Amino acid sequence: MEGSMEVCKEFFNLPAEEKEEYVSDEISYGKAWLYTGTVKYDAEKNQNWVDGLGHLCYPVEETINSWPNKPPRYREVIAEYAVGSKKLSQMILELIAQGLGLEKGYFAGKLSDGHTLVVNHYPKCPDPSLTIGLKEHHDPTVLTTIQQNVCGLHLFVNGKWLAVDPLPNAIFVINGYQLEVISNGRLKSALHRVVTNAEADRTTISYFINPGDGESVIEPAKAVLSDGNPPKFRAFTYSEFIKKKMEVDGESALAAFRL
Ligand SMILES: O=C(O)CCC(=O)C(=O)O
Ligand SMILES: [Fe+2]
Repeated sequence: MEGSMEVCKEFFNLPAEEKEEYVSDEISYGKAWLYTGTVKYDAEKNQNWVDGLGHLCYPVEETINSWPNKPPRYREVIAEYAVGSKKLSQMILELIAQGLGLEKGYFAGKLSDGHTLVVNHYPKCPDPSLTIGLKEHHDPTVLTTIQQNVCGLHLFVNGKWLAVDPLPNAIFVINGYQLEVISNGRLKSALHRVVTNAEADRTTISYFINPGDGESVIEPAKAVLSDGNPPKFRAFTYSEFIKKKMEVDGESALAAFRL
């Protein structure tokens, strides 16, 4: 874990000219994308105090050539991190399937074979009262894992923002919108945000688990439904969800599929 954090920090410490080739306002399959504020900078009213680097991660052998090759150890170290993150999320999803009473392997395969890694780099901010690192949001994922070692992440719990302070060698796990739908609302997706900090730069590594194929159907799992627990969401394809999410912000994306 430490090695992966190091190479991510090293990437953001490269001179601007060396990072420039990755700058893009499109999420792309052929090459890592680097952005500031948000991927679509011009389309946003308010910008986040963050620089982000994203790339696909699965399968590693097929995506690795799209990753940055600077610093020189980036690919080797992140390949190991991606393999570990995949294993961890598969294990967590298997336990979630068990807990929900779903068949073994419910999430394996199409529901979880799209993996994106995003490195969020929040430079220290002269006046944190004026900016937010990442505005409040739910992840449009099935599951997200986050590695962090500097404070900044907040979670909205019982009407209040709570700081999620880093623990050594811990990975923070967030339920995404798709898990909320599949569990028919039982596993709520977590509302979270990142605040800025005047003392230190903060770098985090998010690993997003999604359906790889936009045509994958997301719906409340049959096994969680009953006469007393009818479906709260209609079935939709993952690409339909992402399209809606781009049109409307936050909670209203999920609301569009609520029954
Ligand atoms: O940087 C963090 O702590 C959280 C990042 C996050 O929420 C995201 O990438 O969706
Ligand atoms: Fe997030």
